[in-house]
Amino acid sequence: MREIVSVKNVSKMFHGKKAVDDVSFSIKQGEVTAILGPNGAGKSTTIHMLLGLVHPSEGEVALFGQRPDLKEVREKIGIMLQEVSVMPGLKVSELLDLVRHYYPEPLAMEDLVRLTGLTESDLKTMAEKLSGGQKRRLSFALALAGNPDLIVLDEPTVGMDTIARKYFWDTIHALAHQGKTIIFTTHYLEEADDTAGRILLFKEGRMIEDGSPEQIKAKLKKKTISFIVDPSVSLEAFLKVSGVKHIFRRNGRVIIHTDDTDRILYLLFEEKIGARDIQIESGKLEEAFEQLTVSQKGAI
Ligand SMILES: Nc1ncnc2c1ncn2[C@@H]1O[C@H](COP(=O)(O)OP(=O)(O)OP(=O)(O)O)[C@@H](O)[C@H]1O
Repeated sequence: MREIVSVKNVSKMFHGKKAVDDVSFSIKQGEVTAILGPNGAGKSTTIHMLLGLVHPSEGEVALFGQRPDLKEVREKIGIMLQEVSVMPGLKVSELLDLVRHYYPEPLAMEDLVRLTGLTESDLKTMAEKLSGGQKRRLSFALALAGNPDLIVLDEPTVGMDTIARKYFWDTIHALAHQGKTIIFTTHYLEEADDTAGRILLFKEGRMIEDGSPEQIKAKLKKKTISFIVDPSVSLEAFLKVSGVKHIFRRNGRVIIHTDDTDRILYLLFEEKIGARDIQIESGKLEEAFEQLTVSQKGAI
């Protein structure tokens, strides 16, 4: 398959601080890729560089083998960014028509309406009067107006209600099925798990994982053991157990992520530390995400 996105050794400095640090990846036609990571990890900056909206301090970005800011490249991209700003004084239908006319081969208006779930009454509304969730829907329609080959979505479902969100992801699945290349960021891990074929996981400006949700989850398959113990008890011995990087305390419980819960149980009884209410759970995706992206700070 054709390479659509190429990011090579890209870094971005803001005021002497690295927001994105030596990131490289390549995305082929038809891939659906989620960029995940905690706040400030560098996801939006990477997306902005990918789109030619921010210039990298180092490294190179190419879309369709060309510079992202070229007109012929821009015509093939649909973008939905976090901030939705609409031109005042136009109805939704007028705005969509205007934007459609920028493109050589726009989507038909009825297709746009069907794909995005805009209603007849939305189309007649002045764009600036739409609610937050309706504006996101309009923003999605504007992204699709030019019938793009590459669709880039930065936290697209923020502000959408459950029904709008389902409609949105059904459309993304349909577009992916047509062979469109899709890149999105989200803080809802289940959206990435359900939709993406590939996850790029960012932490502190670096890309720390690149794989399918299954591959990423396989890395996350540590179990969690938690218990209540007197806060004065030393837990040093547990840090030596396989896979234990940190020991957390939350709501009076000690929480340990490990690939060897048997060993922790053994130590709990051998060390006679008086642990109560011991619980063992398989790693949840949320907790697992925390394991991969947590910084050294925050551990005991
Ligand atoms: N225009 C800017 N000027 C200065 N610093 C910036 C700018 N844009 C981003 N940053 C900084 O770069 C780092 C990465 O920010 P970025 O918005 O890329 O993170 P993110 O992963 O998208 O976060 P979020 O999940 O909160 O949207 C942060 O420390 C942020 O403060």
